[in-house]
Amino acid sequence: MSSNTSNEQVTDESVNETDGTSDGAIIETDISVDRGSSHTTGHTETIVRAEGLDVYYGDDQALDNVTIEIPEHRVTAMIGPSGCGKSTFLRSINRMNDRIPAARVDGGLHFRGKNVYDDDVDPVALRRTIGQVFQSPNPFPKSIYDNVAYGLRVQGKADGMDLDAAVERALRGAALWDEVKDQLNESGLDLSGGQQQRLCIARAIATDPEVILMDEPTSALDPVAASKIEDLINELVDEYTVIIVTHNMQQAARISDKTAVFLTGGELVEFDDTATIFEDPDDDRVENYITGKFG
Ligand SMILES: Nc1ncnc2c1ncn2[C@@H]1O[C@H](COP(=O)(O)OP(=O)(O)OP(=O)(O)O)[C@@H](O)[C@H]1O
Repeated sequence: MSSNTSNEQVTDESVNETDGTSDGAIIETDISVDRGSSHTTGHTETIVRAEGLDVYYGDDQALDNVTIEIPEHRVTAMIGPSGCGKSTFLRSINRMNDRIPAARVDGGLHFRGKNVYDDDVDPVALRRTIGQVFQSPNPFPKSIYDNVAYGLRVQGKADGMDLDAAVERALRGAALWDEVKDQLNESGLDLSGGQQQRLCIARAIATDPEVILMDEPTSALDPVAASKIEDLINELVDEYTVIIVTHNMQQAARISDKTAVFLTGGELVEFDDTATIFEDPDDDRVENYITGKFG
C-alpha cells in the first residue's frame, strides 16, 4: 500500500497549521441544549472504542486510562480546559500521534473492533477511513476542483470514475456546491475562511471516510461562517460519524449528541448524552467546569 497518499500530505500540512492559539473557553452558567435533530434517538453501534488508553509525550502523561465508546452516526464533542488532552485523544484515533516522535500510546483504541495500533494496520489507510478537519482552513494552493479531486487521484481512484460527479457530490455534501459551481477552476485560497473550511470538509469526504475528526473547526471563523459549519455537521452525521473538539461549550451543547468531558491530567471524567452533561452531570467537577467555577 502506498505510504504517501493525499491524507498523508493533508495531515503534514495541517499539522503545521494547527499550532495557532485557541479561541479560549467560553464558559457560561446558562447553556441550553438544543439539538433540533432526529439523530439523537435509537440504538447505534459503537464505531470507536478506547480502553485504558494512555498517551505520553516523553515522560509527561497527556491521557490517563481513557475508556469510552463513541457511537456511529452521531456527533460526539470533546470538551475540557486547555491542555487536558482533547486534541491528543483525537489524534490517537487516526494515529496522527505517530507523527510526534515523543508520543507513546498504551492501551486499546479500536475502530469497529480492530485495534488501530495493531502491527497490521496501515496508518495511511486508517486516515482515509478516519478523516480530519483542522482548526485553520488549509486548502491546497490548487483549484477548488483539484482540492476535492486530489485524494481520489492520489489513491488511484480517479481513473475509471466520473470524477466530475465525485467532486460535485463532495461539494454538495459540504454545502458548498451552489456557491462555487461556476468557479471550480479558481484557487481554493481565494474563498472566504468559512468557504475554505467547507472546502476542507469536501476534501475530507471525497474519499468516503466513515469518521470525520474535527479539531476546533470553527474557532478561526466568524459567527456566520461558524453557524454554517454547525448546520453542516448536523447534516454530515446522516452519512458519517463526527467527533469534534471544541472550546465552545455552547457549540458542544448545540451540535453534539454525546459529550466527553476531559479534565486536567488527561482524565476522561464523564461521558454521556449531551443534555445530561449540561443539565445533570454526575461528577461535581464537571458541574463546576460547566458552570465556570473552574477551567
Ligand atoms: N507535540 C507535543 N509534544 C509534547 N507535549 C505535547 C504535545 N502536544 C500536546 N502536548 C501536551 O499534552 C498535553 C495535552 O495537550 P492537548 O493539546 O492534547 O490538550 P488540549 O486539551 O487539546 O488543549 P487545548 O484545548 O489547549 O488545545 C498538554 O500538557 C500538552 O502540553
